[in-house]
Amino acid sequence: MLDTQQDGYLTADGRQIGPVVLELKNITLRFGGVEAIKDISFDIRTGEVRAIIGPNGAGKSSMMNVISGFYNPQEGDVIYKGYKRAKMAPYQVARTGIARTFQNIALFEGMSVLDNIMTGRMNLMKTGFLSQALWWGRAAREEDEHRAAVERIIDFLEIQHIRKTPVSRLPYGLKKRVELARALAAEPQILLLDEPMAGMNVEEKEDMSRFILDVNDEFGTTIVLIEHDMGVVMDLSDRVVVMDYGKKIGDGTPDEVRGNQAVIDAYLGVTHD
Ligand SMILES: Nc1ncnc2c1ncn2[C@@H]1O[C@H](COP(=O)(O)OP(=O)(O)OP(=O)(O)O)[C@@H](O)[C@H]1O
Repeated sequence: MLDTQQDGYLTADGRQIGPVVLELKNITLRFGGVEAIKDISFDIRTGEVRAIIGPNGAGKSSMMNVISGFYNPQEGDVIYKGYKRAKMAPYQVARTGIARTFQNIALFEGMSVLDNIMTGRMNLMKTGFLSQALWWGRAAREEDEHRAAVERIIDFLEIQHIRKTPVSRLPYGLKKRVELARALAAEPQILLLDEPMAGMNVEEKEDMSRFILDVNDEFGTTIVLIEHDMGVVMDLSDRVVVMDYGKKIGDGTPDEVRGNQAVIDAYLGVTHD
């Protein structure tokens, strides 16, 4: 078991995992009479790949939405970088360094790949419309910097050949990669990926897995992902939280979770009291 008090540790493959960056404390989220999340606590460490898994309707997306600020839980606290996070809108959360992708692709279909990725930098843009009009030089310089950053991401994710292509013309797997690129353009410290491989074939899944690990490695980005493909989850993740019917039923390394009887039961469909 991990000692959550220690500052960090080295993984078996030599990656440095840092201290806790985000902590969810006794989170309860209700939709009317439905308790989607029931008193769940867990933490996310700097630099790790943290998965949230569980059967359909377990509450995974709801939890992701709590982290991204889309939902405010009725009970519990989100502690980010040591401070309790106040209620805030998702765009404010994004400004604190948390970016996300969606379960269903949410790109601007009519716009080019390049322009879609550029929208990911909105939160980082300093010069607004007025200063662009009044102080063109500075705005132009800033625009150049944003374009250069976007080009680096395009190279990194190997999508140079489609940079001018409208998103609507891309196959599904590439759209998912463009979504990843747009989220990365925000230069997040924590990247939330909601089913990044859903609907992909084996080859596309392998590519996406490689890119996720490369992002984690190259930029030190902390990754939180929801994924149904167990092979992928166990390969990619440092630690896994398991949810079932809104409760946390497991939390640990892939090996620990694999051997957890409650987790095995949930996946085999054993009924609970
Ligand atoms: N906006 C909402 N309004 C009402 N109920 C909701 C809402 N969002 C989620 N729920 C309910 O909360 C529970 C958890 O849903 P959630 O989508 O978080 O699960 P999930 O684990 O992500 O499922 P899946 O794997 O199918 O995406 C479900 O019972 C769902 O019907």
